[in-house]
Amino acid sequence: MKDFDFGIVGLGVMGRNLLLNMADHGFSVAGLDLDAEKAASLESEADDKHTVKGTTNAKEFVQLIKKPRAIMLLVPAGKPVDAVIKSLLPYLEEGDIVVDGGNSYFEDTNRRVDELAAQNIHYFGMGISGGEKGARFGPSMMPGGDENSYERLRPIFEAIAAKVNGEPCVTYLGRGSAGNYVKMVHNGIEYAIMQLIAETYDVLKRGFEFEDDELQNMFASWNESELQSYLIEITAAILKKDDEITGKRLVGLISDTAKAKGTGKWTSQNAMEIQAPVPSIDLAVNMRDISKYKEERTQASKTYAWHGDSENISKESLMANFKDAFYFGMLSIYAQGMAQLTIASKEFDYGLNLEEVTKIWRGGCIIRAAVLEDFRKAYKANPKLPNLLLDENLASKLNVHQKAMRSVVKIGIDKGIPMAVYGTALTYFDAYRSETLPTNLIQAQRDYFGAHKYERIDKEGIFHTEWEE
Ligand SMILES: NC(=O)C1=CN([C@@H]2O[C@H](COP(=O)(O)OP(=O)(O)OC[C@H]3O[C@@H](n4cnc5c(N)ncnc54)[C@H](OP(=O)(O)O)[C@@H]3O)[C@@H](O)[C@H]2O)C=CC1
Ligand SMILES: O=C(CO)[C@H](O)[C@H](O)COP(=O)(O)O
Repeated sequence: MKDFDFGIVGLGVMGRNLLLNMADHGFSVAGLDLDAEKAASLESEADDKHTVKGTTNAKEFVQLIKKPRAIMLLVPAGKPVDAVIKSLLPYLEEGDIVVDGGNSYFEDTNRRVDELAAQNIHYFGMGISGGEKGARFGPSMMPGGDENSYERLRPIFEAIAAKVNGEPCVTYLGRGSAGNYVKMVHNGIEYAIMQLIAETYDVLKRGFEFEDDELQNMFASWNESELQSYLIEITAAILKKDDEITGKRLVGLISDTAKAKGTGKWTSQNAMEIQAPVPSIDLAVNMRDISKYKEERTQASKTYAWHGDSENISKESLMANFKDAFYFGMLSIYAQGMAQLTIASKEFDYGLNLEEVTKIWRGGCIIRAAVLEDFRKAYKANPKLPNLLLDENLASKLNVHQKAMRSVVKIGIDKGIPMAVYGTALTYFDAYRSETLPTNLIQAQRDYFGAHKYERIDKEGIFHTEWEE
């Protein structure tokens, strides 16, 4: 058969599952992969009712798709994306649409949009989240760029997206590389919340000898509360999984050296670039980096043994405090990420609507959580809200949980167990709610050693002082 509705390049975790998801919804889909086995196995994975075809030949692939063509790339970010574009380009025609569904760096997307536009081929970036299961049964998708191209493909994307209250978790987000940028920040938030969960696990296990079963029960009960979220849900599931060989809990047998593909680092790097402070995301990236120095950490653990202790506190009180503190930390992290999106939208002229962003993050994606509905309401009430911390409804909750947050951070300090994201989540909050900061002194120091000048609070103008007597 010819005239397939859609084509997907890269039949790995995301591509294969998204293709089968499209087929489930009645679309005929062709797949291209360099690996003949992946291309061949596709047809056996879909049942008889679905029209799918896999190939390793770029020309055959392009010719299978009806014109104007719609093709999505789901290959690793960076050079593979450019290689795939190069391999398809000789067969593509004016009006065809190429969608990059991977975690591409937003600046790469800007470049590719221009390169393909020169040949009248529409290119746009659309971040996709939900991992393997999300891709198969309903992801959250974050398209940006050429709105007319998105409109052409909207029926397919709305059909395959996760649904919340019947609404699809996909909508056009904004100009240029908005789709990849929003997905990048989604991942930055993902890094920080994962680290927040890991710190909770670490302090309670290492500092207070909680068993995995106790932690599993705690996270499972959190998932029935205002903390309900996908990352808490999978943490509870992870903590009860036994290793098939040893019978021990699998999580305890996994190396504590973290890997990363780059989106968290890019979020931090660009946040610095546009002066959007996201300290919890920065520290989440740093903690993965520190985890890599296992040998040095082992050596230092002997040099700096610390037996400090915190005051006696029952496990029940600890869990109650951590629950409130976690809520506080999670809100601070989202506030940082959303503020970065607000600043980036101005900087890059994306025209983002943050109510829409929070709406499509309520389902399908890795950072889906009950609190997203509160964020959506906050942006609906005030589309120009500069920071979630200024929303009155959220502020009343943060005020209730503030005390628990402070007590939990103190526990980490007393015990000598790193609580980087808890700490920065609180510091961000404290800095944001400080009418005065000691930056007057920093300005004076800069002027002292470098004649960098300063402004005054009591009169207009730029000043310099000869500081040395
Ligand atoms: N896994 C996840 O949970 C998520 C991933 N993403 C992003 O989606 C993209 C794809 O990720 P994922 O599916 O996990 O990656 P995988 O590595 O599982 O799959 C990528 C596929 O692309 C194929 N490929 C690479 N180069 C080419 C080429 N030139 N032509 C045709 N096929 C090619 C690979 O083939 P081969 O193996 O033979 O090299 C592989 O089958 C990435 O950008 C990733 O960051 C986004 C959200 C979630
Ligand atoms: O995009 C994703 C989830 O949203 C991918 O799973 C991504 O690979 C996660 O990032 P990292 O590999 O750096 O932990």
